[in-house]
Amino acid sequence: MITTPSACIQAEEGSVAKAVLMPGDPLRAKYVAEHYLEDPVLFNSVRNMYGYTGTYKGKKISVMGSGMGIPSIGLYAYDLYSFFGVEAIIRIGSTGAISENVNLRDVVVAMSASTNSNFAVQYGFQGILAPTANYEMLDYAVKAGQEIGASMKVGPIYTSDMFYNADPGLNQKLRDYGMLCVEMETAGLYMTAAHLKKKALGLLTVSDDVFTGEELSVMERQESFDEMMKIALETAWKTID
Ligand SMILES: O=P(O)(O)O[C@H]1O[C@H](CO)[C@@H](O)[C@H]1O
Ligand SMILES: O=c1cc[nH]c(=O)[nH]1
Repeated sequence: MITTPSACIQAEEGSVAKAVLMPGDPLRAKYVAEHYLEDPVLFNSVRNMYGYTGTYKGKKISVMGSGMGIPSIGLYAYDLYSFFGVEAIIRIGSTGAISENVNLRDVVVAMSASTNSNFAVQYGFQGILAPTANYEMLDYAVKAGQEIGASMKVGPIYTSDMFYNADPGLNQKLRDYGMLCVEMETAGLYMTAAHLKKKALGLLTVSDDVFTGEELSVMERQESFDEMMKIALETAWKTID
């Protein structure tokens, strides 16, 4: 399946599964591999961007760090989709609450991801390309969340190039336009998937509230992260053969 050597992923042919879970943090990828997959095997360690493949309910699933921001996930997603036979990527990240209806610990399923990034300019698309989740995956995720009684919100999110944004009015503006939460990668993943005719979904655990500054403790993060993982694994399992 490898048709062009990737400078940033050095993996054996066939060592990456058709579905890949992607947290921003490569150490989180290691944690997921060791705690949620059976028989995980490391397939990439270039730049310490760990990637593992194991099994979940009998199917091969991979997990790999994406790094932070659209340039980083854009590169890794492009390589995985183009050179390693990957069909579907699920981002599993943390996010800051924007909407009044979104609470700490909620799992957000990102229906769309508006952005201040200029990433889409490369496609020469007139007007604004709407970065959107794969509907089949979104549907699987919602059903998986309902089955475990997860505290889950589904809707539009915002992907920002800046973690520290100098515009003090931005968060209110995002709230006014219905954004559930803010993070830094999903729009880049959705655009890359659209360009390459692949599938993608963003799942996010709400770790903080950008208005109040309230944030989860380490233990609380772990518990809500566990719900997101159950949803992600079921979704990946159903998405691939
Ligand atoms: O938890 P991850 O997946 O890294 O996601 C969020 O955390 C990072 C910022 O702290 C950004 O990458 C943001 O999108
Ligand atoms: O990008 C992010 C991620 C988590 N929390 C935030 O406020 N922003």
